[in-house]
Amino acid sequence: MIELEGVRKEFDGRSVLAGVTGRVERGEIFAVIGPSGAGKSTLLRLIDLLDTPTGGTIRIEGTDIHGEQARSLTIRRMMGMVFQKPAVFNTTVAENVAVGLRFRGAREATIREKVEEALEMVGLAGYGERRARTLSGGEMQRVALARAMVIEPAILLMDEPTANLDPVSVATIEDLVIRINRDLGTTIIFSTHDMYQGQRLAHRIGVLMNGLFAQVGTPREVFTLPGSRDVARFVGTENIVDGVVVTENGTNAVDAGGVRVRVAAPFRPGERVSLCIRSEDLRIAPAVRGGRVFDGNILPGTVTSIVPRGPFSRVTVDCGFPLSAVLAWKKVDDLGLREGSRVVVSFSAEAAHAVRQG
Ligand SMILES: Nc1ncnc2c1ncn2[C@@H]1O[C@H](COP(=O)(O)OP(=O)(O)OP(=O)(O)O)[C@@H](O)[C@H]1O
Repeated sequence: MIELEGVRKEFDGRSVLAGVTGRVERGEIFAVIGPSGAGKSTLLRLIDLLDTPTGGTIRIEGTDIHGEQARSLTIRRMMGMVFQKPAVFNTTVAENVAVGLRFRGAREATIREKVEEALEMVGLAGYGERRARTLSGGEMQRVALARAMVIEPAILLMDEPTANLDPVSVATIEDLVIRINRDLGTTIIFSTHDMYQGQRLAHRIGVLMNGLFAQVGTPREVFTLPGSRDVARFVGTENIVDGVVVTENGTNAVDAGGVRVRVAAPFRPGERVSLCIRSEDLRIAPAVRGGRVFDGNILPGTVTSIVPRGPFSRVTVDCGFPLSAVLAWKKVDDLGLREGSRVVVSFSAEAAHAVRQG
């Protein structure tokens, strides 16, 4: 468990974190969202011991991590960190991943085996001998993730891990985050500008504003019951940028294969679309007020994966048509969707732009 108590950080006398208090439970995925400059990176760097707080304490499993140096070193070994810019060394992929193990003095055979496992996990099996810097941004970020995970950290910290990536790479990293948490039980704290990413991945979200957590809660709480006007404004205004479309399955909704949801958006061939679907029949969250509903031609589309996550489920769709799409759920029972259910659809900023153009 990670406990933050009155954590403060000043730079040259200017307060960035003004007393952040909260806790992240073991095995939890916790998203830190907030406007640019709110101090998200600063907070993660303090937890990762890359910087020291001006005041307050951060405890991991009861130990003040900035307290005793010796203990901090042990604590440091519990953590892996992935940064916003995929930072890789100018060596092979395998050497990049091996760094933490070498630092720990692991044997060569162990290093080889673990590096291979880690590369397999991030979908880069066979990439070991490639020069890391020749990879794409998304691949480099997966190398960084493999490097963080190869030491089997109890806690994975990710600072805007998908900020510079294309939509397909974003989806890949998001799938990995969910799998790592589910399969390995790793506690994950990540920061993001993209509140829908918080909604898609996190068990709980902390909204960092004006140097404090303005609200900490489940995605459902933060999006449907914003704790203050500031939070409401924050979760309510960014949705247009993220291109949320709200629709409802209507008259032609149900067929033998499951519920069909009519969604109209100019998806591009091969584009990955993420749908955040409430498992229950809920009212539209305030977060989608700015969305637009389009009613257009209907073409079939195929859902390729469904990942239940808290009150939301993530459905990935490869869409081959530039027009409207019908998205059919094969495993509709998993989602508890039924006729008349509402869904919230979010997709890449590029597609959102196209939607806004009409
Ligand atoms: N080493 C530093 N020296 C001086 N000021 C800093 C330093 N690091 C961060 N800051 C300042 O602290 C504030 C918070 O920065 P931080 O990067 O933590 O915000 P953020 O929420 O992660 O922003 P973004 O979403 O834009 O990445 C900013 O005003 C930044 O300029």
